[in-house]
Amino acid sequence: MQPVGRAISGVIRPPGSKSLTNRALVTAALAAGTSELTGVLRSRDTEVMIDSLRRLGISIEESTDEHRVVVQGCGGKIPNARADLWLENSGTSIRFLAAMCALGPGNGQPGNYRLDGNSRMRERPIDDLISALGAMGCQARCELNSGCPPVVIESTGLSASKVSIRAEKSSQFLSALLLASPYNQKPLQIETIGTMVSEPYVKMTSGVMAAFGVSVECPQPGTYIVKPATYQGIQYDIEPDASAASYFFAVAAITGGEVTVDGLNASALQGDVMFVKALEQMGCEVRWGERQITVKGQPLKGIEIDMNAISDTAQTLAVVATFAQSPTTIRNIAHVRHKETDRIQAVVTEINKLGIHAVEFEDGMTIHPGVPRCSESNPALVDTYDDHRMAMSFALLGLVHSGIVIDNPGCTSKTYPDFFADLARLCEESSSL
Ligand SMILES: O=C(O)C1=C[C@@H](OP(=O)(O)O)[C@@H](O)[C@H](O)C1
Ligand SMILES: C=C(OP(=O)(O)O)C(=O)O
Repeated sequence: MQPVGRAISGVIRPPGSKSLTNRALVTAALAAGTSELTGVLRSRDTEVMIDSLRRLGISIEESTDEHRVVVQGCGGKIPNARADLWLENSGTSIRFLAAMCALGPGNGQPGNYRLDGNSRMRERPIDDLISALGAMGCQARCELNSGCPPVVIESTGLSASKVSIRAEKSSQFLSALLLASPYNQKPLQIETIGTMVSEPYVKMTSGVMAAFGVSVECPQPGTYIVKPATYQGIQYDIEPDASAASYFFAVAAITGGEVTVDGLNASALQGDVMFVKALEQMGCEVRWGERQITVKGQPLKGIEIDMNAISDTAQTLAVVATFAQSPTTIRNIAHVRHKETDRIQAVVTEINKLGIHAVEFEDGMTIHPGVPRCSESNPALVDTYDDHRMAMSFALLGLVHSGIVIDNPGCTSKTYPDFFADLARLCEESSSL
């Protein structure tokens, strides 16, 4: 990375949301009729989803605009009775597809599906979802009895009136059940046990379901009711990715510039748009427009913040916190230890390696302000742990400080293959303003 040495200002539109793309692909695949999805994210996490849906027999046509796909829905009956699916390290894909596979082929014959991923995926929990699917009438198991993938699902369909699910390690378990639930043969009441994490993603799930014509009732917190229904194929446009937007808002915050992210606003389905509130608390100026959000950097002060709801942006905030005038404490994010890597440990290790001080505790971290001990002649290699968000957030340090080298920058391909090109373009365009 080469430091830019000035305030960065400009406008950027990140690619489509990973979370919305993978939800829309599943609902479109389960719908009756054809759906046209636009603004689709093309990245490893969405490629493994598209490839797996095709293996299940769903037709997905691509067009000259790679961000537009046309999906022929199966009406809730999975065309192929057997499939072996590879989900790499995509949490949304493996969890949403496990629930989808539990619907089976819908012809009275059992479907048989195996879902697996890379070595890190084999360490990421899925047992709370597998137990719930088992309780709904299918044979679902973790093949290695590890509580993690690979998973095997044998099912003739789901028929339950009530099920409980734990979403303490990941909200994706509940989202997965909700996405499949219209094709459960009875009205289904889902109860969450324990404290749910990443709550805005569940609202996002019901938002996408509503767009495809199915409503989720929530009579009280932790209870969800879905009646038998069929998603209807539609034209659906996907918002730009709000988690990806956090890196560009952070550029404004740490360089004292002004960055506008196009395509997002306060009514976005993605909870991560609220990252800008954290920057506001640190002293930045935030302007919410009808179709864009702008952050203007100002001198930063450290804050105490609960990031449970927006934990994909915790690494971004941790890096921004190194530029503040006082320490920042991020709390209530123990669940990020189950993501692409143990993100609390990874962030604290890398910040300390750079000679800045960070302290890890069970459900969070404290970041002290500081300047990395590296220079052009004495560079520091930042390990990224095959975590796209480590690469994208630590790249911010390299915009300001000399000698920051990001190891394996290609790992951003999980959700944002063009991240470094887009960041460079924002910086270049800023210099010509
Ligand atoms: O449902 C989703 O689209 C997601 C939910 C979150 O996971 P957890 O619920 O595991 O925190 C988030 O970290 C992930 O990137 C996407
Ligand atoms: C945690 C993430 O992804 P997933 O759980 O979908 O693999 C992420 O994108 O930060």
